[in-house]
Amino acid sequence: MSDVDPSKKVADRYLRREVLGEGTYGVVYKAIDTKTGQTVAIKKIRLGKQKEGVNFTALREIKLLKELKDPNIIELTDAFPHKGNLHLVFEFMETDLEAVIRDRNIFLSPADIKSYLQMTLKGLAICHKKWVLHRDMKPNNLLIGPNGQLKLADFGLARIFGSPERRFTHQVFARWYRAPELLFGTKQYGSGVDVWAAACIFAELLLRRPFLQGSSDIDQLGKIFAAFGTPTTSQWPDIVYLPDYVEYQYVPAPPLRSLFPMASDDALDLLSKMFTYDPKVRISVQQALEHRYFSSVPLPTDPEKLPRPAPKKEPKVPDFNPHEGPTVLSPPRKSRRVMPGRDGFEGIALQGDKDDNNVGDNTGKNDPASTSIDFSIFGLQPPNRPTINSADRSHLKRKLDLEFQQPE
Ligand SMILES: Nc1ncnc2c1ncn2[C@@H]1O[C@H](COP(=O)(O)OP(=O)(O)OP(=O)(O)O)[C@@H](O)[C@H]1O
Repeated sequence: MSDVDPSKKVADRYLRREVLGEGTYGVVYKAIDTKTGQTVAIKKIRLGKQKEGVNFTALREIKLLKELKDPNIIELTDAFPHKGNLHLVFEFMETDLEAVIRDRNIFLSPADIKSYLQMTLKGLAICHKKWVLHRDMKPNNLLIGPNGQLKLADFGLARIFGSPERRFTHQVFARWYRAPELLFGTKQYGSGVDVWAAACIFAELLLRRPFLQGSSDIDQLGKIFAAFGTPTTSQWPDIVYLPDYVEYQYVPAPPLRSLFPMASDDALDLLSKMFTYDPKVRISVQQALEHRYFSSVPLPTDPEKLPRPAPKKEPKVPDFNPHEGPTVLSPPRKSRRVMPGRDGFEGIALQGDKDDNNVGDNTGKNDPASTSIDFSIFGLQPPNRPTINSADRSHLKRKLDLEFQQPE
């Protein structure tokens, strides 16, 4: 047993460094895990004014993500509440696929493209096996580590925190990866939405630019129809039952080869199966991985040999020594971000709390989340004030056991 006071475990654990960026769910910081000396990325998710903090469904999902360990899925190493925010701690990744695709100094060979797509599909396959959908696949959610391994990030967050609303200009690009059934307003969708998005990423790797760049949902459908022809009821019988379905003027499909002149026949065959209109007929991720595209020459490049952007220059900060006290750095400039009011997560998120260099003091003070979460039963970092009584706990545990057995 460790002689460290468990209530201080989180308190002194993460030392915040610079802001890495901001996404749909909040700001992401680089930080040092003082326990291991490792660099980590911490996603700070504002819980809004919800008195009860994170709901149990969210916790169950977070536990599920924590258990999803795979070389092609970003590892969630820790989760804890702090000052009304939920902090998710991930392994730190150097770059992402969007940076690779946009970097004009990088030449991507057919074998490199195959390797990046294979890693994407391998990560997706594991998640689909565990009944988790991504729902927000795009190149900047595919992170790349120092050994060239591509890992899926932001998995399951849509289900935990609600589907991202694309109110902010930096998020509208996600539309380009949306499957037609989503654009037609379906509420009942499955793993096919991730296959469609993966196909868009495959196309983007081939073209080195986003393939279907719609400026609105209608325009997105227009771009899809222009590429693959207007779907007919013989191709997609259920299309007429979709909530936002309206009949479009028929346009025929141009030959796929004319859109991807440089792609191999195998690549085009896989692409057309991933871009199948009817989600019931669309190839699954597992079937895609078994497609001859991956076993024919050229074989996928070894991840370590994949071209990647030159590493960004690190800001000058003293090296961290786990045996010395943490060096306190200035917090980043305070910035504000309006969070969409949905699924109970609302309000204005303040980023860069003034006294927040050490992330997670674990005192539970001013921390609405810590009043309601028993993290310990989920195998996460415990807050120091669990308030679930034992009757609630066993009821909840029974409920979770049941839910785990029933894929949604
Ligand atoms: N594990 C990580 N390692 C290194 N950088 C990360 C990590 N996770 C996220 N980032 C960076 O933090 C920034 C914000 O990421 P986040 O995933 O929150 O949003 P996003 O992917 O940019 O947008 P969206 O939320 O709309 O998908 C991005 O620049 C991203 O590259």
